[in-house]
Amino acid sequence: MSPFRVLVLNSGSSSVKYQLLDMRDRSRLAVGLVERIGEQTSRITHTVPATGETREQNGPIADHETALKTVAEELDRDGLGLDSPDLAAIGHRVVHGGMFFTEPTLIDDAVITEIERLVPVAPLHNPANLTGIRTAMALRPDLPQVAVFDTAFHTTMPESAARYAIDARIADRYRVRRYGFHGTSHAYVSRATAALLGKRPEDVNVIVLHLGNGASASAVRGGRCVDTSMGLTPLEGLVMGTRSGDLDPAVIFHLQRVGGMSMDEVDTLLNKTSGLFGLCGDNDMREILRRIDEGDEEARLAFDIYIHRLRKYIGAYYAVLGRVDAVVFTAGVGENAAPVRQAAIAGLEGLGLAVDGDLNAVRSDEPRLVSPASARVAVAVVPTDEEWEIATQTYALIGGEGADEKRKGS
Ligand SMILES: Nc1ncnc2c1ncn2[C@@H]1O[C@H](COP(=O)(O)OP(=O)(O)O)[C@@H](O)[C@H]1O
Ligand SMILES: CC(=O)OP(=O)(O)O
Ligand SMILES: [Mg+2]
Repeated sequence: MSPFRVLVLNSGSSSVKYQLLDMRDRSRLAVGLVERIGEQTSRITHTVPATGETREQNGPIADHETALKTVAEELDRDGLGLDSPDLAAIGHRVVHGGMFFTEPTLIDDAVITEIERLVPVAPLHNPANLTGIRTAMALRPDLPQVAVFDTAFHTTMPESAARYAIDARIADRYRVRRYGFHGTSHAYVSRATAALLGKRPEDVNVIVLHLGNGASASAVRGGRCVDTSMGLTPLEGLVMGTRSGDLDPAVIFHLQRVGGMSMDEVDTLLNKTSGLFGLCGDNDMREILRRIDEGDEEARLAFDIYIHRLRKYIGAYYAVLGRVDAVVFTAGVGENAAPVRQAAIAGLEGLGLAVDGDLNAVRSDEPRLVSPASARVAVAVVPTDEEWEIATQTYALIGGEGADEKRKGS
């Protein structure tokens, strides 16, 4: 039998999420997370869904290379090691693919060089993605390794949405334009939302709100992205865990000229110590909601700023799309934080949008509607599955058996 497993690596700046899938039935053989890489308190959590067994290991994991070796050891313990002849390919999430990569791509030296060239526009993400790729290639040099880009789904944006209103020659020379990110999630979730509505992706217009640590909104018309909130880098748009999202670019000049800050200091400020964290000292929405319950004013204001920005994007993308069939919430905050969904939609009955309190309070891993049956526009919660989507695209690229069947949500 030809090899039928795909390992997916989603390497972040301080974490690696991974899944091993059996592509014959798209079942998960192993799912895991390595957290706090580079700290003393690193942790790997490894789950085998078939048996429900979860193993946790605590202790320092110095870097991404060590993290991936630990992942390989964990897989080995279940007889699912990287040396298995059943492994068909390794799929990697790569955040920035620029204008160059519009499709999943087989990784070779030229692809690595191009991903490296894009590091300045994804400084938190592309270096980690590259380490994941290099380590996996060293462990299995014979195996196809595939890059699936966050930016790919957004390459359908019209120029009117993708361009900034700056001198066009300067923009072209330095490739300054809006690329957008989380595209694998926006693609998967918009398709799954169409399925939830019992329609074809071509027939629905959807606003997707991907609210995780990084957060972005997108407007998807008939299965194609027409606008998204992140830009040249994953800094633009919504308020995020540690990123500011939109601001007047003159804030940067002001902090340098008047505040005496260096370029690097401003970069760190806006990417790492702003957003919810900068506003109230916490970037975990669970903690913020808990503090609000205790009457904490600082947490309340951070929440209100987060929601205000989100509502502006819902309104903007409503106007971009003209007709909207669904507004859908996804990722850690979107899937789990009912108060965020409630506050984002409150008072929008005029747009045909409403949330049913009881439905919104339900906790579930399944795609579901949270709007009342009478609502003109559906409001939905659809858990994202970037790893599943990356595995599917990876397997299709290498021509895996039965790869074209079963595209979830289509
Ligand atoms: N039960 C919950 N209630 C509110 N927020 C939650 C809950 N569970 C997770 N989150 C939020 O989800 C965020 C992580 O989302 P996730 O999509 O995993 O992010 P990323 O992929 O960017 O690391 C956390 O920062 C946390 O605030
Ligand atoms: C692009 C981006 O922001 O990704 P993440 O949410 O994983 O940080
Ligand atoms: Mg994420």
